[in-house]
Amino acid sequence: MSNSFPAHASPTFPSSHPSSNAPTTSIPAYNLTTPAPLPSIISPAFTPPQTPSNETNTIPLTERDAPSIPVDSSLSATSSPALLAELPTVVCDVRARIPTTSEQELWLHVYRTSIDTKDHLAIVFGSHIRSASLFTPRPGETESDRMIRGAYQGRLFPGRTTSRADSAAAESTPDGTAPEAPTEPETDDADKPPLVRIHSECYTGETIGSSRCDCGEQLDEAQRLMCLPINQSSGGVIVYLRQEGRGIGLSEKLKAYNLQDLGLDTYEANLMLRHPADARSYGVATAILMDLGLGGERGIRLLTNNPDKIRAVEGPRREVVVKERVAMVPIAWQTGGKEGVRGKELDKYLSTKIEKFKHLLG
Ligand SMILES: Nc1nc2c(ncn2[C@@H]2O[C@H](COP(=O)(O)OP(=O)(O)OP(=O)(O)O)[C@@H](O)[C@H]2O)c(=O)[nH]1
Repeated sequence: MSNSFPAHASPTFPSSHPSSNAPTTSIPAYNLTTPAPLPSIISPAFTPPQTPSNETNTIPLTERDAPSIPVDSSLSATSSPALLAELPTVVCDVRARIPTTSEQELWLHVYRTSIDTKDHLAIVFGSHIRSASLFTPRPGETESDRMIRGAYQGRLFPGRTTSRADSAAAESTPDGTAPEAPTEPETDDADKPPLVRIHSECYTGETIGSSRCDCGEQLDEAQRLMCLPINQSSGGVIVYLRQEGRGIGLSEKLKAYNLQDLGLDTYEANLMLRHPADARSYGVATAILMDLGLGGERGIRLLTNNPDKIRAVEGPRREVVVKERVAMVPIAWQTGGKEGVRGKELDKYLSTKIEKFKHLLG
Protein backbone atom coordinates (compact mmCIF):
# COMPACT_ATOMS: atom_id res chain seq x y z
CA MET A 1 0.00 0.00 0.00
CA SER A 2 1.32 3.42 -0.83
CA ASN A 3 1.69 6.00 1.92
CA SER A 4 0.40 8.84 -0.21
CA PHE A 5 -2.76 9.84 1.59
CA PRO A 6 -3.92 13.36 0.88
CA ALA A 7 -2.69 15.71 3.56
CA HIS A 8 -5.79 17.86 3.92
CA ALA A 9 -4.49 19.44 7.06
CA SER A 10 -0.96 20.47 6.21
CA PRO A 11 1.54 19.59 8.92
CA THR A 12 3.24 22.88 9.61
CA PHE A 13 5.13 23.21 12.87
CA PRO A 14 6.02 26.35 14.76
CA SER A 15 9.77 26.64 15.28
CA SER A 16 9.26 26.84 19.04
CA HIS A 17 6.42 26.18 21.44
CA PRO A 18 4.51 29.35 22.22
CA SER A 19 4.04 28.27 25.82
CA SER A 20 4.49 31.66 27.38
CA ASN A 21 2.16 33.25 24.83
CA ALA A 22 -0.70 30.81 25.37
CA PRO A 23 -4.00 32.66 25.09
CA THR A 24 -5.81 33.29 28.33
CA THR A 25 -9.26 31.83 28.76
CA SER A 26 -10.58 34.77 30.80
CA ILE A 27 -13.20 36.85 29.00
CA PRO A 28 -13.78 39.96 31.10
CA ALA A 29 -15.32 41.91 28.22
CA TYR A 30 -18.33 39.60 27.98
CA ASN A 31 -21.11 38.90 30.39
CA LEU A 32 -21.22 35.20 29.63
CA THR A 33 -22.45 32.44 31.90
CA THR A 34 -20.01 29.56 31.68
CA PRO A 35 -19.50 26.54 33.91
CA ALA A 36 -16.95 26.89 36.70
CA PRO A 37 -13.50 26.31 35.22
CA LEU A 38 -12.27 22.77 35.65
CA PRO A 39 -8.73 21.92 36.65
CA SER A 40 -6.54 21.70 33.61
CA ILE A 41 -5.77 18.18 32.50
CA ILE A 42 -3.23 19.18 29.92
CA SER A 43 -1.47 22.41 29.33
CA PRO A 44 -3.03 24.27 26.41
CA ALA A 45 0.43 24.98 25.07
CA PHE A 46 2.54 21.96 25.91
CA THR A 47 0.75 18.77 25.04
CA PRO A 48 2.79 15.70 25.92
CA PRO A 49 2.82 12.80 23.49
CA GLN A 50 0.21 10.24 24.63
CA THR A 51 2.15 7.40 23.09
CA PRO A 52 5.90 7.28 23.71
CA SER A 53 6.12 5.85 20.25
CA ASN A 54 9.31 7.50 19.14
CA GLU A 55 11.23 5.34 21.61
CA THR A 56 9.31 2.05 21.75
CA ASN A 57 7.06 1.74 18.69
CA THR A 58 9.08 0.61 15.71
CA ILE A 59 6.07 0.30 13.36
CA PRO A 60 6.04 3.19 10.86
CA LEU A 61 3.21 5.65 11.54
CA THR A 62 1.55 4.86 8.22
CA GLU A 63 1.27 1.15 9.08
CA ARG A 64 0.15 1.47 12.71
CA ASP A 65 -3.26 0.25 13.85
CA ALA A 66 -4.98 2.28 16.57
CA PRO A 67 -5.49 0.83 20.05
CA SER A 68 -9.08 0.07 21.00
CA ILE A 69 -10.90 -0.02 24.32
CA PRO A 70 -13.90 -2.33 25.01
CA VAL A 71 -17.16 -0.41 25.52
CA ASP A 72 -20.47 -1.31 27.10
CA SER A 73 -22.54 1.86 27.07
CA SER A 74 -25.45 0.10 28.82
CA LEU A 75 -23.26 0.02 31.94
CA SER A 76 -22.16 3.62 31.61
CA ALA A 77 -22.72 5.80 34.64
CA THR A 78 -22.44 9.03 32.68
CA SER A 79 -25.53 10.98 31.67
CA SER A 80 -26.90 9.97 28.29
CA PRO A 81 -27.24 12.51 25.48
CA ALA A 82 -30.76 13.41 24.36
CA LEU A 83 -31.80 10.99 21.60
CA LEU A 84 -34.57 11.24 19.01
CA ALA A 85 -37.51 8.96 19.87
CA GLU A 86 -37.49 7.60 16.33
CA LEU A 87 -34.69 7.31 13.82
CA PRO A 88 -35.05 9.31 10.61
CA THR A 89 -35.65 7.49 7.34
CA VAL A 90 -32.61 7.36 5.08
CA VAL A 91 -32.31 6.24 1.48
CA CYS A 92 -29.11 5.75 -0.45
CA ASP A 93 -29.68 7.65 -3.67
CA VAL A 94 -26.55 6.61 -5.54
CA ARG A 95 -23.12 5.08 -5.03
CA ALA A 96 -19.96 4.90 -7.13
CA ARG A 97 -16.59 3.18 -6.93
CA ILE A 98 -13.74 5.58 -6.16
CA PRO A 99 -10.19 4.44 -6.84
CA THR A 100 -7.86 6.23 -4.41
CA THR A 101 -4.25 7.29 -4.12
CA SER A 102 -3.82 4.71 -1.35
CA GLU A 103 -4.53 2.03 -3.99
CA GLN A 104 -7.56 0.78 -2.10
CA GLU A 105 -10.94 1.44 -3.63
CA LEU A 106 -13.78 2.88 -1.68
CA TRP A 107 -17.48 3.15 -2.42
CA LEU A 108 -18.98 6.59 -1.98
CA HIS A 109 -22.68 6.54 -1.08
CA VAL A 110 -24.93 9.62 -1.15
CA TYR A 111 -27.89 9.53 1.23
CA ARG A 112 -31.11 11.52 1.46
CA THR A 113 -33.00 11.72 4.72
CA SER A 114 -36.50 12.47 6.01
CA ILE A 115 -35.26 15.29 8.28
CA ASP A 116 -33.20 17.59 6.04
CA THR A 117 -32.27 18.29 2.43
CA LYS A 118 -28.54 17.70 2.76
CA ASP A 119 -26.47 15.03 1.03
CA HIS A 120 -25.03 12.93 3.85
CA LEU A 121 -22.30 10.53 2.81
CA ALA A 122 -21.13 7.03 3.63
CA ILE A 123 -17.58 6.23 2.56
CA VAL A 124 -17.47 2.44 2.49
CA PHE A 125 -14.33 0.29 2.54
CA GLY A 126 -15.04 -3.32 1.60
CA SER A 127 -17.31 -4.62 -1.17
CA HIS A 128 -19.30 -6.80 1.25
CA ILE A 129 -20.88 -3.79 3.01
CA ARG A 130 -24.06 -3.09 1.04
CA SER A 131 -26.83 -0.52 1.31
CA ALA A 132 -30.26 -2.17 1.53
CA SER A 133 -32.08 0.93 0.30
CA LEU A 134 -29.78 1.29 -2.71
CA PHE A 135 -30.47 -2.24 -3.92
CA THR A 136 -34.25 -2.10 -3.36
CA PRO A 137 -35.85 -1.99 -6.84
CA ARG A 138 -37.49 1.34 -7.72
CA PRO A 139 -40.73 1.58 -9.69
CA GLY A 140 -40.26 1.74 -13.43
CA GLU A 141 -36.49 1.57 -13.45
CA THR A 142 -34.53 -0.23 -16.14
CA GLU A 143 -31.34 -2.26 -15.75
CA SER A 144 -29.48 0.72 -17.13
CA ASP A 145 -31.02 2.97 -14.45
CA ARG A 146 -29.89 0.55 -11.76
CA MET A 147 -26.32 0.47 -13.02
CA ILE A 148 -26.18 4.25 -13.34
CA ARG A 149 -27.27 4.74 -9.73
CA GLY A 150 -24.79 2.09 -8.58
CA ALA A 151 -27.23 -0.71 -7.67
CA TYR A 152 -25.20 -3.41 -9.39
CA GLN A 153 -23.25 -6.42 -8.21
CA GLY A 154 -19.63 -7.02 -9.16
CA ARG A 155 -17.94 -4.48 -11.45
CA LEU A 156 -19.12 -2.26 -14.25
CA PHE A 157 -17.39 -2.56 -17.62
CA PRO A 158 -18.03 -1.12 -21.06
CA GLY A 159 -20.96 -2.90 -22.68
CA ARG A 160 -22.41 -4.39 -19.50
CA THR A 161 -26.21 -4.57 -19.76
CA THR A 162 -27.42 -6.04 -16.47
CA SER A 163 -27.07 -5.07 -12.82
CA ARG A 164 -27.00 -8.71 -11.66
CA ALA A 165 -23.62 -10.39 -11.19
CA ASP A 166 -24.67 -13.80 -12.50
CA SER A 167 -25.97 -12.36 -15.77
CA ALA A 168 -23.02 -9.99 -16.08
CA ALA A 169 -20.55 -12.86 -15.79
CA ALA A 170 -22.02 -14.34 -18.95
CA GLU A 171 -21.32 -11.15 -20.86
CA SER A 172 -18.02 -10.18 -22.44
CA THR A 173 -16.37 -6.81 -22.73
CA PRO A 174 -16.14 -5.35 -26.27
CA ASP A 175 -12.50 -6.44 -26.57
CA GLY A 176 -13.52 -10.02 -25.85
CA THR A 177 -12.13 -10.31 -22.31
CA ALA A 178 -14.28 -11.60 -19.47
CA PRO A 179 -15.47 -9.06 -16.91
CA GLU A 180 -13.51 -8.84 -13.69
CA ALA A 181 -14.89 -11.06 -10.94
CA PRO A 182 -16.49 -9.26 -8.01
CA THR A 183 -14.07 -8.75 -5.16
CA GLU A 184 -14.93 -11.18 -2.39
CA PRO A 185 -14.27 -10.35 1.26
CA GLU A 186 -11.56 -12.30 3.00
CA THR A 187 -13.01 -14.66 5.58
CA ASP A 188 -10.21 -14.45 8.18
CA ASP A 189 -11.30 -12.48 11.20
CA ALA A 190 -14.69 -11.89 9.58
CA ASP A 191 -16.37 -11.65 13.00
CA LYS A 192 -14.30 -8.63 13.97
CA PRO A 193 -16.71 -5.67 14.13
CA PRO A 194 -16.30 -3.17 11.28
CA LEU A 195 -14.41 0.02 12.00
CA VAL A 196 -16.67 3.10 11.89
CA ARG A 197 -15.99 6.82 12.02
CA ILE A 198 -18.87 9.29 12.36
CA HIS A 199 -17.34 12.48 11.01
CA SER A 200 -18.91 15.94 11.04
CA GLU A 201 -18.16 18.26 8.13
CA CYS A 202 -15.37 20.78 8.65
CA TYR A 203 -14.57 22.81 5.53
CA THR A 204 -11.74 24.70 7.18
CA GLY A 205 -9.93 21.68 8.62
CA GLU A 206 -10.50 19.32 5.70
CA THR A 207 -10.13 21.56 2.67
CA ILE A 208 -8.01 24.64 3.37
CA GLY A 209 -5.59 23.20 5.93
CA SER A 210 -6.76 25.09 9.01
CA SER A 211 -4.72 24.31 12.13
CA ARG A 212 -7.47 25.55 14.43
CA CYS A 213 -8.71 21.95 14.68
CA ASP A 214 -7.64 18.40 13.86
CA CYS A 215 -10.68 17.50 11.71
CA GLY A 216 -8.73 17.04 8.44
CA GLU A 217 -6.16 14.88 10.14
CA GLN A 218 -8.90 12.77 11.73
CA LEU A 219 -10.59 12.19 8.37
CA ASP A 220 -7.28 11.16 6.76
CA GLU A 221 -6.43 8.96 9.73
CA ALA A 222 -9.81 7.19 9.64
CA GLN A 223 -9.29 6.44 5.95
CA ARG A 224 -5.74 5.20 6.58
CA LEU A 225 -6.88 2.85 9.35
CA MET A 226 -9.69 1.42 7.20
CA CYS A 227 -7.19 0.66 4.43
CA LEU A 228 -4.83 -1.27 6.73
CA PRO A 229 -4.65 -4.97 5.78
CA ILE A 230 -5.59 -5.89 9.36
CA ASN A 231 -8.91 -4.05 9.00
CA GLN A 232 -9.83 -5.08 5.46
CA SER A 233 -11.72 -8.28 6.28
CA SER A 234 -14.03 -6.50 8.72
CA GLY A 235 -14.47 -3.52 6.40
CA GLY A 236 -15.04 0.04 7.45
CA VAL A 237 -17.38 2.99 7.04
CA ILE A 238 -16.90 6.72 7.45
CA VAL A 239 -20.32 8.35 7.83
CA TYR A 240 -19.78 11.96 6.79
CA LEU A 241 -22.54 14.13 8.27
CA ARG A 242 -23.21 17.61 6.92
CA GLN A 243 -23.25 19.27 10.29
CA GLU A 244 -20.51 21.84 9.77
CA GLY A 245 -19.23 23.63 12.83
CA ARG A 246 -20.73 21.14 15.30
CA GLY A 247 -24.09 21.83 13.68
CA ILE A 248 -24.10 25.66 13.58
CA GLY A 249 -22.96 26.03 9.95
CA LEU A 250 -19.90 27.62 8.38
CA SER A 251 -20.88 31.29 8.77
CA GLU A 252 -21.56 30.89 12.46
CA LYS A 253 -18.36 28.87 12.93
CA LEU A 254 -16.37 31.72 11.37
CA LYS A 255 -17.99 34.12 13.83
CA ALA A 256 -16.95 31.71 16.56
CA TYR A 257 -13.37 31.83 15.25
CA ASN A 258 -13.40 35.62 15.49
CA LEU A 259 -14.66 35.34 19.05
CA GLN A 260 -11.85 32.88 19.74
CA ASP A 261 -9.33 35.44 18.45
CA LEU A 262 -10.98 37.84 20.92
CA GLY A 263 -10.14 35.45 23.76
CA LEU A 264 -13.05 33.00 24.10
CA ASP A 265 -12.64 29.27 23.72
CA THR A 266 -14.60 27.16 21.24
CA TYR A 267 -17.22 26.24 23.88
CA GLU A 268 -17.74 29.81 25.09
CA ALA A 269 -17.88 31.19 21.54
CA ASN A 270 -20.85 28.98 20.62
CA LEU A 271 -22.74 30.11 23.74
CA MET A 272 -21.94 33.76 23.00
CA LEU A 273 -23.54 33.27 19.57
CA ARG A 274 -26.62 31.79 21.28
CA HIS A 275 -25.98 28.27 20.00
CA PRO A 276 -25.62 25.14 22.08
CA ALA A 277 -21.98 24.23 22.68
CA ASP A 278 -22.65 21.22 20.44
CA ALA A 279 -25.71 21.39 18.16
CA ARG A 280 -25.24 18.02 16.46
CA SER A 281 -27.37 14.89 16.39
CA TYR A 282 -26.51 11.39 15.26
CA GLY A 283 -29.82 9.75 14.29
CA VAL A 284 -28.93 10.01 10.59
CA ALA A 285 -25.66 8.19 11.26
CA THR A 286 -27.43 5.41 13.16
CA ALA A 287 -29.96 4.99 10.34
CA ILE A 288 -27.20 4.91 7.71
CA LEU A 289 -25.26 2.27 9.64
CA MET A 290 -28.41 0.13 9.86
CA ASP A 291 -29.04 0.56 6.14
CA LEU A 292 -25.49 -0.68 5.54
CA GLY A 293 -26.16 -3.80 7.63
CA LEU A 294 -24.07 -2.65 10.60
CA GLY A 295 -26.90 -2.73 13.14
CA GLY A 296 -27.35 -5.51 15.68
CA GLU A 297 -25.20 -7.48 18.06
CA ARG A 298 -22.10 -7.95 15.92
CA GLY A 299 -21.51 -4.31 16.71
CA ILE A 300 -18.99 -1.79 15.49
CA ARG A 301 -15.63 -0.40 16.56
CA LEU A 302 -16.11 3.36 16.77
CA LEU A 303 -13.24 5.76 16.10
CA THR A 304 -13.85 8.65 18.46
CA ASN A 305 -12.73 10.50 21.57
CA ASN A 306 -16.23 11.83 22.23
CA PRO A 307 -18.09 9.80 24.91
CA ASP A 308 -21.48 11.36 24.05
CA LYS A 309 -21.10 10.21 20.47
CA ILE A 310 -20.85 6.56 21.53
CA ARG A 311 -24.29 6.45 23.15
CA ALA A 312 -25.84 8.81 20.59
CA VAL A 313 -24.75 6.67 17.62
CA GLU A 314 -26.23 3.57 19.20
CA GLY A 315 -29.71 5.03 18.72
CA PRO A 316 -32.80 5.14 20.98
CA ARG A 317 -33.16 1.34 21.20
CA ARG A 318 -29.48 0.47 20.78
CA GLU A 319 -30.11 -0.37 17.15
CA VAL A 320 -26.33 -0.18 16.68
CA VAL A 321 -23.97 -1.53 19.34
CA VAL A 322 -20.58 0.04 19.95
CA LYS A 323 -18.35 -2.86 21.04
CA GLU A 324 -15.07 -0.97 21.14
CA ARG A 325 -13.92 2.63 21.11
CA VAL A 326 -10.83 3.32 19.05
CA ALA A 327 -9.11 6.49 20.22
CA MET A 328 -8.07 9.20 17.78
CA VAL A 329 -4.82 10.40 19.31
CA PRO A 330 -3.50 13.52 17.54
CA ILE A 331 -0.58 12.56 15.30
CA ALA A 332 1.58 15.29 16.82
CA TRP A 333 1.15 13.60 20.21
CA GLN A 334 2.10 10.22 18.75
CA THR A 335 5.24 11.57 17.09
CA GLY A 336 6.45 14.05 19.67
CA GLY A 337 5.49 16.90 17.35
CA LYS A 338 7.39 15.65 14.31
CA GLU A 339 4.26 15.05 12.22
CA GLY A 340 0.59 16.05 12.27
CA VAL A 341 -1.23 19.32 12.74
CA ARG A 342 0.30 21.71 15.32
CA GLY A 343 -0.36 25.23 16.43
CA LYS A 344 -1.33 27.25 19.46
CA GLU A 345 -4.96 27.43 18.31
CA LEU A 346 -5.06 23.63 18.04
CA ASP A 347 -3.54 23.21 21.50
CA LYS A 348 -6.27 25.40 22.95
CA TYR A 349 -8.96 23.60 20.91
CA LEU A 350 -7.82 20.21 22.23
CA SER A 351 -7.57 21.36 25.83
CA THR A 352 -11.10 22.80 25.64
CA LYS A 353 -12.36 19.50 24.19
CA ILE A 354 -10.90 17.67 27.19
CA GLU A 355 -11.88 20.17 29.88
CA LYS A 356 -15.34 21.24 28.74
CA PHE A 357 -16.55 18.61 26.24
CA LYS A 358 -15.08 15.75 28.33
CA HIS A 359 -13.39 14.14 25.35
CA LEU A 360 -11.12 11.19 26.13
CA LEU A 361 -8.03 11.89 24.10
CA GLY A 362 -6.11 8.66 24.43
N1 LIG B 1 -18.65 25.68 16.45
C1 LIG B 1 -17.40 25.26 16.22
N2 LIG B 1 -17.23 24.11 15.55
C2 LIG B 1 -15.97 23.69 15.34
C3 LIG B 1 -14.85 24.41 15.77
N3 LIG B 1 -13.75 23.73 15.38
C4 LIG B 1 -14.18 22.62 14.74
N4 LIG B 1 -15.52 22.59 14.71
C5 LIG B 1 -16.41 21.60 14.17
O1 LIG B 1 -16.41 20.50 15.06
C6 LIG B 1 -16.79 19.33 14.37
C7 LIG B 1 -15.86 18.24 14.83
O2 LIG B 1 -16.09 18.05 16.19
P1 LIG B 1 -15.00 17.72 17.23
O3 LIG B 1 -15.47 18.29 18.54
O4 LIG B 1 -13.64 18.15 16.74
O5 LIG B 1 -14.90 16.19 17.33
P2 LIG B 1 -16.06 15.16 17.61
O6 LIG B 1 -16.63 14.79 16.28
O7 LIG B 1 -17.02 15.64 18.64
O8 LIG B 1 -15.28 13.99 18.30
P3 LIG B 1 -14.30 12.95 17.70
O9 LIG B 1 -15.15 11.81 17.22
O10 LIG B 1 -13.42 12.52 18.81
O11 LIG B 1 -13.54 13.62 16.60
C8 LIG B 1 -16.77 19.67 12.90
O12 LIG B 1 -18.11 19.86 12.47
C9 LIG B 1 -16.03 21.01 12.84
O13 LIG B 1 -16.48 21.84 11.79
C10 LIG B 1 -15.06 25.62 16.47
O14 LIG B 1 -14.16 26.28 16.91
N5 LIG B 1 -16.36 26.00 16.65
